Amino acid sequence: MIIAVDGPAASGKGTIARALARHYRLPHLDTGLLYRAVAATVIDLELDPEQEADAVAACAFDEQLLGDERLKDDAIGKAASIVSAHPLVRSALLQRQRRFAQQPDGAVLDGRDIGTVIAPDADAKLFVKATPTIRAQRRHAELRARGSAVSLDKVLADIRARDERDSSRSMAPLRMADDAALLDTSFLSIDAAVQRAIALVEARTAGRSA
Ligand SMILES: Nc1ncnc2c1ncn2[C@@H]1O[C@H](COP(=O)(O)OP(=O)(O)OP(=O)(O)O)[C@@H](O)[C@H]1O
Ligand SMILES: Nc1ccn([C@@H]2O[C@H](COP(=O)(O)O)[C@@H](O)[C@H]2O)c(=O)n1
Repeated sequence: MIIAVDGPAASGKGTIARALARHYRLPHLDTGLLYRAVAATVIDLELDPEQEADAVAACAFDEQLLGDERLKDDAIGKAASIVSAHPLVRSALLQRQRRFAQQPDGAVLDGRDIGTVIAPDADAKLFVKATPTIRAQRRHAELRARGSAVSLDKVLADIRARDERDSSRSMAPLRMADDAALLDTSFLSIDAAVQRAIALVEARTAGRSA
């Protein structure tokens, strides 16, 4: 079974995707980490994330980076959103994500274009959303817990800018697939959101063989 989980920054899609992977005993890929690894490599090599050729060169990143806590930094998230808008960067990362999705038992992938581009035939697709203010509050709490002194206003402004960039790029913009189920987590606890996600997957896959 392939489960696609998409949505904007800090909507809770990663939390839900990890819980679904545990529940269905499937491998999980956070595809945002790939773009974050490209962004971190661009920064480390003192290249320019706005330049497509620079970003493409960074697609051959060191695999060990994927486990680096530094990838969670907001500055890396912002640079990831810049490099991910380059069509050649998306093409360079495409097959890796499709191969992950096509494992024998299936997989759970979360990102921005899983249901629309990476796995358009996924068995279940969720589009996770929450209001910008609630997403900013969640991300702010997370960053503060990691020692950052960033203000809530700055986090909210960054989230709005990232939404705009991710939704308006020419290739694979952030959008809900026509056949995705919408899950608004704004007023749901993590547990309630996960239970709702499982119910939506069950409803989508009822009657199908595994
Ligand atoms: N329903 C919820 N209620 C409260 N907090 C939540 C909820 N879902 C997720 N969170 C918290 O919000 C933060 C962002 O969640 P998460 O990392 O899952 O979002 P994301 O959409 O995957 O973000 P990103 O796009 O940046 O990877 C985390 O600190 C997480 O614990
Ligand atoms: N499938 C995806 C996943 C991510 N991106 C871009 O990467 C940025 C960081 O992603 P996070 O999920 O870790 O926040 C994000 O803002 C997107 O620009 C993408 O384009 N496609």
